Amino acid sequence: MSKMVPIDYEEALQRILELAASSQNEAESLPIAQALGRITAEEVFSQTHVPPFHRAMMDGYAVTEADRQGNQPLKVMGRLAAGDWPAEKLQPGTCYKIMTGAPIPEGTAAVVRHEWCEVLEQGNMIRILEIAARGESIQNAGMDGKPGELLIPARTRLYAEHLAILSAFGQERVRVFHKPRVSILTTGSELISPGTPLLPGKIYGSNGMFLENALRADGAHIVRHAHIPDQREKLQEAIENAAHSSDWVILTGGVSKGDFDFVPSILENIAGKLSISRVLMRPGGPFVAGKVNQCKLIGLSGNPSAMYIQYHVLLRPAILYSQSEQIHLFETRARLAEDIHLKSVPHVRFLRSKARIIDGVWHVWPSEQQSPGLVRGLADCQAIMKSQESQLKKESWVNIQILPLAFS
Ligand SMILES: Nc1nc2c(c(=O)[nH]1)N[C@H]1C(S)=C(S)[C@@H](COP(=O)(O)OP(=O)(O)OC[C@H]3O[C@@H](n4cnc5c(N)ncnc54)[C@H](O)[C@@H]3O)O[C@H]1N2
Ligand code: MOO
Repeated sequence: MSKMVPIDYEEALQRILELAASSQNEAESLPIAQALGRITAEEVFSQTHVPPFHRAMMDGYAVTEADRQGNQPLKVMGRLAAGDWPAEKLQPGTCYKIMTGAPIPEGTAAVVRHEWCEVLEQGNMIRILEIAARGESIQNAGMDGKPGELLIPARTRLYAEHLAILSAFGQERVRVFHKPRVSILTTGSELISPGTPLLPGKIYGSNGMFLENALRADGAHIVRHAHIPDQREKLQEAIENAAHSSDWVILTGGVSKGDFDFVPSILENIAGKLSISRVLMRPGGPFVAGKVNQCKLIGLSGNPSAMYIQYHVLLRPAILYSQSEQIHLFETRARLAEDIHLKSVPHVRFLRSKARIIDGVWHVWPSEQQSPGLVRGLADCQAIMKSQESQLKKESWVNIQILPLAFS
């Protein structure tokens, strides 16, 4: 294989985003109930008035302009519930009993809430006890939106809130970008799954479980998740097959210098040329990326925490970018909560950290245990701290990336 030329982290990020850009833009129309987490491919405009009619915002009585000050007892002409439609115009000297959400009759100047009225003659008459302002407890048609108004910009990830808005505006379907199709291939003859007895020399794997769930939470469709033994031919065949039906093939393990680390040479073989063959960062330096046709081929480290850092600082931004979502990394400034003394390295470090806001300022505690082979500390990792320095004093300002919780 060609000589691996390590590149800076910033350069690697740029290159992987360039690879990701090639799969943007294919879109489909989906029923809104199936669109959670998808990204809008176009602006969504209102087709209608919401609410569609002027409506009561309190349970009470609809009264005319002449009567809202409460001069005389009013005759109750009838009762309007949400879902009814008032047939008659409201006349001075009369009122309608009205429920929250019901359309107000024509001629209504205010809805006087129940508590502000005295009920007379078994409910056939009322007296207003408090003067109601003009428009009191009335919501006008179109207050939430009118035809032609922008509801949701293009390139917005749809959360429950957006789907509620689309539903309220009567939109049955929405045009969204395709999910990136991702295959995950774990490698390593030492790996077994929970539920299998732990044999000598074997370990239970964790990277596949992390990647599948984190990628799903970040909008990917997992088309394949398989474990491939450390055999060059089998691995090459599995990668080529996966590349036919995927936008991304993501491997973990086998990317460094060992006798069974076949991933870089196979990816170079398939891609012709690698875009990234190693990154000057710690942890996570062993990282390879290339492309065959439109499929991105990514080799992540096998060490669980190195892979985790690579996911958050390189792969995740690219997966999001391929869905037209751009994230700005390491823009949060935080105060270091304690001194750090690390072995000096000539390149950037990413430290798994705890982080929280104290008096409006982010504070960050890099975990004591930064070994890339460990996994348990990930439960306590709220942020990644980026630093070129190996020695830093408490209270120094540093840049951090707050992490999403991969729940979905
Ligand atoms: N001579 C050199 N050796 C190493 C270098 C180097 O530059 N020169 N780099 C080191 C660094 S840094 C890292 S990171 C690792 C990367 O290793 P690989 O990506 O080749 O991964 P493996 O050797 O296959 O495994 C490393 C470690 O991780 C465990 N592993 C693998 N897959 C999983 C999984 N799915 N779940 C949990 N744990 C996994 C594996 O058992 C190993 O313990 O290389 C260093 N070596
Ligand atoms: O860069 Mo490796 O990721 O330290 O174990």
